[in-house]
Amino acid sequence: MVIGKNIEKKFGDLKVLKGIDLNIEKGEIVTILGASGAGKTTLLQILGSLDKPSNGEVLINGTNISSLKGNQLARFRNQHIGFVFQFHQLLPEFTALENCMIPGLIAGKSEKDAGNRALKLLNYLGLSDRLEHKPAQLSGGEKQRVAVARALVNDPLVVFADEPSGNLDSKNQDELMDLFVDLRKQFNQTFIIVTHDRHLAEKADRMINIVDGVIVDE
Ligand SMILES: Nc1ncnc2c1ncn2[C@@H]1O[C@H](COP(=O)(O)OP(=O)(O)OP(=O)(O)O)[C@@H](O)[C@H]1O
Repeated sequence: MVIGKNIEKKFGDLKVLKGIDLNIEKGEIVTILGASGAGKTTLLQILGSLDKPSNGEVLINGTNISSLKGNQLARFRNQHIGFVFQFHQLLPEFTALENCMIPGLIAGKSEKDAGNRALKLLNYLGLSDRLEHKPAQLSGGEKQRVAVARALVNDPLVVFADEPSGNLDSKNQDELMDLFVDLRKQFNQTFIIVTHDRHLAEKADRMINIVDGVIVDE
């Protein structure tokens, strides 16, 4: 589902990624571990089309995303990739349901279809009594679950998550990781997750350990 070939990334003279090769299957949950500054976020952003590699390429379900540009890239990202960040990034003036619908509307779904899909996901994630709440009225764990529902609304090929539980207490951290495992089981959803936390990382099918821009073990 996600293939990285010899990915390198330089920022000026600083070589952050030094030739990363990986192959992630459909339905796999893969965690990327490593010390601060090892290059985890840089790798995730390149795999998720938010940044370009200096060398190498990324294929998602056979599409070489490194060669897509402008509107083509934006369309591919909107339709096929889901993102969950450390801070939920929900829009404060919209309700949970509206936040969740937005990527569906951008993808060209009707309000009815985007709403139905968002409702189904929010119900599945245990948020049926929070649909009309704005982000400020939700707990940290609830906000992250809305962000997960939003990431899934267009039925993406893969969801990328960068420290998704980094801002949560340990109970909510565990619950969020269990939710990813459950979504994989129910929908065969592929997840690639950056985390510092080995305990959470161990719930994945595979851990990729990055040291100084290279994969040292899997
Ligand atoms: N846009 C940029 N310009 C210059 N240097 C950058 C840029 N983005 C990242 N870096 C550098 O690249 C290195 C890797 O950063 P990255 O954010 O990928 O690490 P990380 O493993 O995710 O760290 P953390 O766990 O602290 O988030 C760091 O030294 C960082 O300062």
